[in-house]
Amino acid sequence: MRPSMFRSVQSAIARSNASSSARIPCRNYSVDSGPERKVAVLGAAGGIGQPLALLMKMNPLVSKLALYDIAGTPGVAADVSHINTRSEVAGYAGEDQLGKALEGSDVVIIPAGVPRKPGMTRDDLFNINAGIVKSLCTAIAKYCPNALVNMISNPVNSTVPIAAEVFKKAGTYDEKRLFGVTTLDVVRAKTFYAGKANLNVAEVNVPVVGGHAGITILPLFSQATPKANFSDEDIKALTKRTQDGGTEVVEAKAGKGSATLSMAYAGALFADACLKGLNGVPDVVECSYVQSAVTELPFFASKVRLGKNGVDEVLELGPLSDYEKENLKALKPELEASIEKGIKFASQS
Ligand SMILES: NC(=O)C1=CN([C@@H]2O[C@H](COP(=O)(O)OP(=O)(O)OC[C@H]3O[C@@H](n4cnc5c(N)ncnc54)[C@H](O)[C@@H]3O)[C@@H](O)[C@H]2O)C=CC1
Ligand SMILES: O=C([O-])CC(=O)C(=O)O
Repeated sequence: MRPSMFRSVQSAIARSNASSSARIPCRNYSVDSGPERKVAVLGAAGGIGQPLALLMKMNPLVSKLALYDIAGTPGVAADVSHINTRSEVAGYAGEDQLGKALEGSDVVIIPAGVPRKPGMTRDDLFNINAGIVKSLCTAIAKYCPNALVNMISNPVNSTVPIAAEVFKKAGTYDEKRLFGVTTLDVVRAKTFYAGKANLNVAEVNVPVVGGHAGITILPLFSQATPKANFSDEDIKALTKRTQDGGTEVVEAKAGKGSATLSMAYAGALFADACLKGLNGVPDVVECSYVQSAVTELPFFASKVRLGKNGVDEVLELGPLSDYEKENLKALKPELEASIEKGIKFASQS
């Protein structure tokens, strides 16, 4: 957990302990927690959805937490709702409850859809997940068109363009409000870099740009801080491990899905950043896959400054090493094809 997020969770817990030891019923966590904010999680009964629901319940910036899935959410919601933190929790199951789950949401997080099994690429999930994302985004356009959408469902390189097309068709598209969640790539890059350099991981920063699949994931270790003295071979190995991080987990889980716990952590970090931006906290910068003009591709992950309306500024890539320049060139055709595939699906179906 980032120190600031950890501090807010700690202070929520401290307030809760103080109130219970004094035996005074106290629900007033909103004093320094900011305005009312509703967060909806779609796919909340799944491998990512459940721990993400837990982490969002721990976040004092959230006042209402809506947990939606096709089934299983009443149980998850009842469980999580007993935690004595600020947010009120409600579970919604089945399509006829989707509207209620979404209404009034400030942030919608989407980890709905099937995960990979060993031997599959993220693109192999397209046929099932594209339809799921399309129907969920159609509902978002209807029930909470102003929400910030955090897309986790894979293949992110295509599901974000699908969402954009659905919102365009509905007349609600605002490029500032649509995000592909690539935070797990940053989390991994930081962990692997700090481990190799023997640095305190809490102090490490590594931007990761491009997309969220294989070679489209481009960690910029030349911009990593603090600086470490790595050979070209070390940088290549760190880059490859970051690009293959998802596959490493898929293989270790041996048929039982992909990253769920680290993804829930990453998703909670990114949603927290979105909420802070909405609440006017200055200088909230995270990498995310957004509509972009930093390259010739219409969607691209890079550092993004988050503000009261979502994306405040998409930051330039900054200086790249020769190795990163080569990798950037190599990733573009694959990323472009994934974007086109998403757009074509959304416009034809
Ligand atoms: N962006 C990223 O970095 C990452 C993305 N993922 C992706 O996240 C997705 C979810 O992964 P897991 O949670 O492990 O899968 P899971 O199968 O454990 O959970 C998915 C949940 O989605 C629900 N669902 C299916 N159709 C739905 C619909 N129409 N509406 C609402 N909910 C629906 C299922 O009932 C299930 O509870 C996968 O596509 C996976 O590839 C996973 C890890 C990292
Ligand atoms: O690898 C997968 O299928 C899930 C994912 O996106 C990740 O862990 O980065």
